[in-house]
Amino acid sequence: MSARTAPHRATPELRTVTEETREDYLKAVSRGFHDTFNAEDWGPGVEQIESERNFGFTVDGRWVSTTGACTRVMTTPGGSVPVAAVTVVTVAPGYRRRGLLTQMMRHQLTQDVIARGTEPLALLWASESLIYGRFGYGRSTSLLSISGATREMTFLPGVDLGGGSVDEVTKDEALAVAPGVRESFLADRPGALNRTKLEWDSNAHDPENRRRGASERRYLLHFAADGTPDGFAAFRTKWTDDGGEVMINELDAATPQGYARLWRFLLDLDLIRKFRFRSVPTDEPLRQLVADQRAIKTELHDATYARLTDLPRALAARKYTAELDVVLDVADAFLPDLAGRYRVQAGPEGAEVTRTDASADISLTVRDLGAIYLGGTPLTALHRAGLIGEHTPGSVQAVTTAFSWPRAPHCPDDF
Ligand SMILES: CC(=O)SCCNC(=O)CCNC(=O)[C@H](O)C(C)(C)COP(=O)(O)OP(=O)(O)OC[C@H]1O[C@@H](n2cnc3c(N)ncnc32)[C@H](O)[C@@H]1OP(=O)(O)O
Repeated sequence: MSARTAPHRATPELRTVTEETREDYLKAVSRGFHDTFNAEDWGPGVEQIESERNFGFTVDGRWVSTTGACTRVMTTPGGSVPVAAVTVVTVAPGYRRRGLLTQMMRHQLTQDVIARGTEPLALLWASESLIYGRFGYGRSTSLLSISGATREMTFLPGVDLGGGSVDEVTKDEALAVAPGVRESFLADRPGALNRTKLEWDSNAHDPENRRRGASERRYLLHFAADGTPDGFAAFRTKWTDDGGEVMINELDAATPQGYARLWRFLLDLDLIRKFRFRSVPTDEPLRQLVADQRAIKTELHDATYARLTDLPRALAARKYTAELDVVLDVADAFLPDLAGRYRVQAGPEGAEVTRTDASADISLTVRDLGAIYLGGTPLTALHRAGLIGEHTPGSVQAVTTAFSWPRAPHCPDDF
């Protein structure tokens, strides 16, 4: 191993990951999150590190920072869009707060995302909400963390559970069926990402030392009245001093009946007294199904953040609830080449967005556009907060209406 240059005397060099350097890179990633690298813990997740899209700074051949992107497709309101799913962002403690993250973000957005020309936006989960706004990321989805006592979760009278049933199945049975089931309703989930076999396998990877005292990951399928599987759930159980707890990782179904029946199955498990689901959409139907509205404890959290890098293509990749014709003056302090005035002509069929010299109806930042992109944040909220300028009365209301969507955006995917 080469000699160690003191951080204050070092000149970090930018490098792309190679097959040879990948394990050291993953060790740096694990350390960055105060963890210890263990190939068994990463499992198929190692393959998600696409060598050519992962890079970082090195000093004396050692990684002192890391970041990368996964090539994914995200559902938008009425469509879908290729996204760079940004991940494994770390800077070694000895090198923090000297601008390495800033340089990596600029390199990633310009030399990877924009240079590729296929992805008009980048997406990420932020470890801390203060980090990414300065790079133009806006909170595009929020999530609810819900919990409660299972025995207080009586449904409203008359809830339709359909004529099907739920059964616990093996992991292999679930993985054989769930991808197809999910595919059938993915188009109806703005904010959700496509999953290849690798993503399903990575999701299902369940090393014992990561379970924190809980059971292995268990699986349910919902079978419709004709016996066809059309819903699935994944969960764990855990014993606590107050009795058993069920922790739900994922639950979705093609029909309201399947959805309600999967929930009922989990809430009716014998010996279980509590439930917890750390990531449900803000319009989670369970909150409508229960008779006692106060039985569910709910916490709101920020979830994925979006950073538009090609405004015309990003905005053309979704549909709009109403006709719209506005000029947006978009500020972009981090990537100034993207700043300027854009005319957005949009409607139920999509959008055409062009650069223009016309006077602006609204001034906002690229971060604000990321926030409203999936319909999760109404522009009126940003306007009421004093964050944007309305130059033509009524234009904020018009954008809010056009960008709204019947389903709240949600990202059930880890990356
Ligand atoms: C998508 C993901 O992977 S999310 C995971 C992010 N990674 C982590 O949380 C792991 C632990 N943290 C780290 O590795 C590092 O602290 C990082 C990556 C968050 C920041 O790296 P740094 O190289 O220190 O950031 P950099 O020096 O470029 O900071 C740029 C600016 O952001 C600010 N900043 C950086 N990190 C944070 C933070 N965690 N909270 C608040 N502000 C921050 C800096 O103060 C600086 O502000 P300034 O421009 O006003 O001076």
